[in-house]
Amino acid sequence: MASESANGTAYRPKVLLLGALLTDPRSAHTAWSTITTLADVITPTSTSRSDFIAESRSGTFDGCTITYRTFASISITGHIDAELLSALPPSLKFIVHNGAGYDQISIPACSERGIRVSNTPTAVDDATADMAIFLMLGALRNVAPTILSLRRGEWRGKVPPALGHDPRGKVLGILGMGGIGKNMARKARLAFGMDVRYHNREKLSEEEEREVGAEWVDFERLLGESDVLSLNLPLNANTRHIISTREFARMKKGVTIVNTARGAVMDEAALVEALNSGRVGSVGLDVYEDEPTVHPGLIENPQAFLVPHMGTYTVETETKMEEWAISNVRMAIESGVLRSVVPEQRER
Ligand SMILES: O=C(O)C(=O)CO
Repeated sequence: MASESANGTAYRPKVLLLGALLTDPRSAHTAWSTITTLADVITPTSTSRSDFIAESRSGTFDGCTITYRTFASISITGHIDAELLSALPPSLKFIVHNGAGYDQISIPACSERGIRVSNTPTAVDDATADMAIFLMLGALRNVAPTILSLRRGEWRGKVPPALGHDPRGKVLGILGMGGIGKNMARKARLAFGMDVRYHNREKLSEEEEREVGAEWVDFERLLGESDVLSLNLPLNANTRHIISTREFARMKKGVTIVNTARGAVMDEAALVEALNSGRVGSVGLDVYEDEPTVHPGLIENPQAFLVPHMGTYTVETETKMEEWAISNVRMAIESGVLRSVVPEQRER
């Protein structure tokens, strides 16, 4: 980008910062400090969507060409949709999202306005797959009620939980075979001796299937054959509630379901019913339909092993994600392009 304006004065790009940078001393502060030497960083004062829209309309963000945003910044702006974009300055050309899943951003609305969007793929794979394995083991082993009973001084509880299950020899069905799905497949097969099947719109190449060690099956077979079903697909209009009452009815009775993707890929009310009826035996969840609210039927259910969206919540992974996102900001400033444009906006 130009460093001098038409009248000869020095030009500094403006970056709108939505959400907080990591505070851990090992995090990406050095990378961010290079941004602050190259650009002016504008931080909103608003704490709600309506205030943010008003703040933007007042001209505070005028001239910003890049927005860096975190997943948590949704609490300030709400979804980045056509309404929000219409309030942002026309100068905005890039939205840099720190995260793999970008369902909080309407890509068609951004494309319509000529705004390019990036995310942080691959950086999240290891940590999210580790969390999926952790949730799978916790759900299979019925540990959720015992964590609470032990702390109540009741050891394994007044009524001890049913015996758990070992993963070895069980069928793990992976719905969505991107970086996280492949990472989980390798770990489940190599470390836990599971028989891994997957369903994905695009089949892996034979070579990759061999390396990952997973067999492609159609959606119905995946539902019917899995002892554990792991959801590893992005949330979009095609995948919202892809798992609901009809799908639960096709699963093995007592199936374990793991979700580290997005809550809304599964119909949460239908899941509660399926858990209550015993159709679903146990569930390990990192994500929820209406975060940070969790369905009371899940909170109350002893077969639900629950954590609050912590899939990437490690120093190493959050740092990797932040550094990746900052490198997108840097490329946008220096070259006017993004390092990792979302697939919908890639040239084919
Ligand atoms: O990167 C993402 O999309 C996350 O959800 C982080 O947990």
